[in-house]
Amino acid sequence: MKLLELLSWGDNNLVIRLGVAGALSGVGSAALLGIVNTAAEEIADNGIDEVNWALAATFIVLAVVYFLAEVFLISTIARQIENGIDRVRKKLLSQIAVADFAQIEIFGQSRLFDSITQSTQNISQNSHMIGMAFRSLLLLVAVMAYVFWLSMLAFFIIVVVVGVGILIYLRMGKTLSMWFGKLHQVETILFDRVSDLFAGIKEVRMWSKRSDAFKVAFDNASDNKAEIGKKAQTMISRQMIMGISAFYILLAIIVFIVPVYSDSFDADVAKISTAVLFMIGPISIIVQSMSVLGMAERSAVRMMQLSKDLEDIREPIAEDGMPLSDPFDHVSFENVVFTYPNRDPRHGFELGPIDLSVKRGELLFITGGNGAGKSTLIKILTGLYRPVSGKVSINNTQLGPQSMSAYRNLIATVFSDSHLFEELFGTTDIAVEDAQYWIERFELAHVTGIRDGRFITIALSAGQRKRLALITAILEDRPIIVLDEWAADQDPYFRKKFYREILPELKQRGTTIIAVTHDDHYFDVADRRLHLDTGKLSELDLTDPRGRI
Ligand SMILES: Nc1ncnc2c1ncn2[C@@H]1O[C@H](COP(=O)(O)OP(=O)(O)OP(=O)(O)O)[C@@H](O)[C@H]1O
Repeated sequence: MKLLELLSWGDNNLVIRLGVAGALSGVGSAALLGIVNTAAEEIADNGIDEVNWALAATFIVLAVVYFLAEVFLISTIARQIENGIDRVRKKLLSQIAVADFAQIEIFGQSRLFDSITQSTQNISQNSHMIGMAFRSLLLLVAVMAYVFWLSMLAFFIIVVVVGVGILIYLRMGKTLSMWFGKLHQVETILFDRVSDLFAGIKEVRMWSKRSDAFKVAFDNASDNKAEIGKKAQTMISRQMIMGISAFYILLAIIVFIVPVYSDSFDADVAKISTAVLFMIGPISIIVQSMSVLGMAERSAVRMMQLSKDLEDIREPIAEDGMPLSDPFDHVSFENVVFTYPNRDPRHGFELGPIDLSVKRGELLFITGGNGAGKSTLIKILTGLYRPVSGKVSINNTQLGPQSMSAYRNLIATVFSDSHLFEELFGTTDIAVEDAQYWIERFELAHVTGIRDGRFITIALSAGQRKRLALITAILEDRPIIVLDEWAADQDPYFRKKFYREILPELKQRGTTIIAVTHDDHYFDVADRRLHLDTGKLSELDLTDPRGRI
């Protein structure tokens, strides 16, 4: 069962612990049943004139053992499940963090979201049902052992009837599984629609035609989910009713039919009927929890598949690899080529071959038209994408799995779609005066600031947020800063300040800067200018007219 396998990740003793607690609880309740039956038999044989204190005391002791084992089992299972899910969630998150960037880009958000939120919820919300089902299963095994001891014939009749019931149940389960598969598909579509609505709320609000068409698409997705959900629920109810009915049929066979054909059965029919009645509770729990378990099992399968897929695209680099032996001096790219993994080769985009060397303290501009490959180049230069072929060296030492992480640590970035963290993760020990200096330099002191390792607010204009992103990169104090069209959101005044004052100031402090830009007025600020044309890189003179209006 994938669910148990998933929950045991990193805990080899889980199944053993559950087994011991379950066995105690199951044996305890079967022993209780045995005592009740023995007492009833004694009363039937001898009548009752005084309380059988020995049996009553054994009953009480067993009831206490059963109660304690039960409490222990249920709470252990709930705890194990929460711990298990916690481990799974953390494992998936760490796998996402070390997955190959170019591959994770094509993974699709809904699958990642589903596994980390919805699927874990499916398991944890129903953890008590999983625990109860497990306990009930063990209880059934114990009662069946008791029935076997009472009468082999009754045992085999129960096994046959339950076996037939299970077969029918499984057949129905297959259909149910198919419906659950469909349900998951329509849920994913609905999730995508909701994400679309949140991301595109402005566009939806601004045009009634789009709003109407979107509403139709959303309603369809919601209707589909409701329709398939209803079908799946009906199947679950049918399956449940069938499971319970099978037990009444079993009881009828034991009480009405078998005694007619078996003399030896007469003596024990009452005890066996009591045992069968005793089984109805756990059986109902198992039947009810089957659908929940089925859902949890399917969630477990999806999460394990995701984990496997993430493992397959794990970046072959050592996260805690070697630090670089010398301070950064220069980085060189030789014959470096990159292609996107999901790209149809007929419309393929190829970056390179790139031959380039960047020295410490240089200020480099990268220019080129839309789709020329600037952002792709930036991701190659920063080590986010791994080249398909070619060689990258730092200080004359070729980068490999052991040094890639140290290389990335040299580079602070502001991508064109950069994310601004409110908390300055990784730079909590910055000097207050330093932070204040840059906040003022970027003319943001009147709207925000830095307090206790976080920005006072990041609810600012797009241009102001970009300034905060650059402040974050500067405060990270790394030898290289890479910027992708940073000035695109800035007004002419601040754009000038950025090119004429801030970039030279950073350069003077010894920072190497690589910036993608379209601002041809300021090309003269750079030490060197690289130009991209459909993936081919060339170095141009600063006065070259290409890329200018
Ligand atoms: N994730 C991706 N998967 C497949 N192809 C991609 C992906 N991202 C970009 N491309 C393709 O790679 C080529 C270069 O894109 P890139 O984003 O690097 O261009 P750019 O020079 O930064 O363009 P722009 O100035 O418009 O931002 C384009 O043909 C683009 O369609």
